[in-house]
Amino acid sequence: MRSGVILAGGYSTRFGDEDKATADLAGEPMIRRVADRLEGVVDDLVVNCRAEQRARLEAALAGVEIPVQYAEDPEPDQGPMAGIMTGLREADGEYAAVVACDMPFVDASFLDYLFERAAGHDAAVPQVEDEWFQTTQAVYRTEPMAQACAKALADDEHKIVVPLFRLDYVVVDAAEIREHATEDTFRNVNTREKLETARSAFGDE
Ligand SMILES: Nc1nc2c(ncn2[C@@H]2O[C@H](COP(=O)(O)OP(=O)(O)OP(=O)(O)O)[C@@H](O)[C@H]2O)c(=O)[nH]1
Ligand SMILES: [Mg+2]
Repeated sequence: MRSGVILAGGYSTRFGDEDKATADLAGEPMIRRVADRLEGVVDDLVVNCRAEQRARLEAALAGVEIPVQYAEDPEPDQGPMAGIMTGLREADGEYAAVVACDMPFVDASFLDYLFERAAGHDAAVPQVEDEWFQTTQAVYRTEPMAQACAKALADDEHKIVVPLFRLDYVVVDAAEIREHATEDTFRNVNTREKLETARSAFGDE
């Protein structure tokens, strides 16, 4: 069984007043576009968020055809790695694809490939040339990653690479990314300007 974890617990400060997770992207909330892409490759979803976001996120995800659970941050604003831990703790799959809520172009077949690459290891993390690891579009083995995150946070370490480096992780390199992913898979929508550009890609004039 495979799970999907969507990270939505951030404050979207670059986006402005609105929560980017539920911002309208060509007729669908952004997080719904992420969920729709995940639906084909995972058996269930966990949405990590803050308590006050939950009702809006539930409305945005109504009708998703696989089970959706919500994992609320016990303490908000602890960073994406804390969100990954909270989400993974609720996930039922042995492995889980973690995707940020602002990656509406995520390529489902690439996630499928990440699951294949992670098999027998603790994580498969993409790395584009000269860039940092794409830890918010990666596959993790649920239990060891959640435990490694908890340990890091107990040491007041919030950097995502701290738990990762303690695990048996596979780097999915630029050549593999080119072969298995569409160019836009990591594109993220942090600002209103990026939302405008993304709209046209979804066929909204
Ligand atoms: N649970 C949790 N998730 C977070 C936190 N910060 C960011 N995230 C999530 O991690 C992913 C990547 O983070 P960012 O792109 O920086 O999102 P953000 O922090 O909401 O936006 P900015 O305020 O503009 O940085 C997004 O899916 C966020 O929802 C946090 O403190 N807690
Ligand atoms: Mg942020």
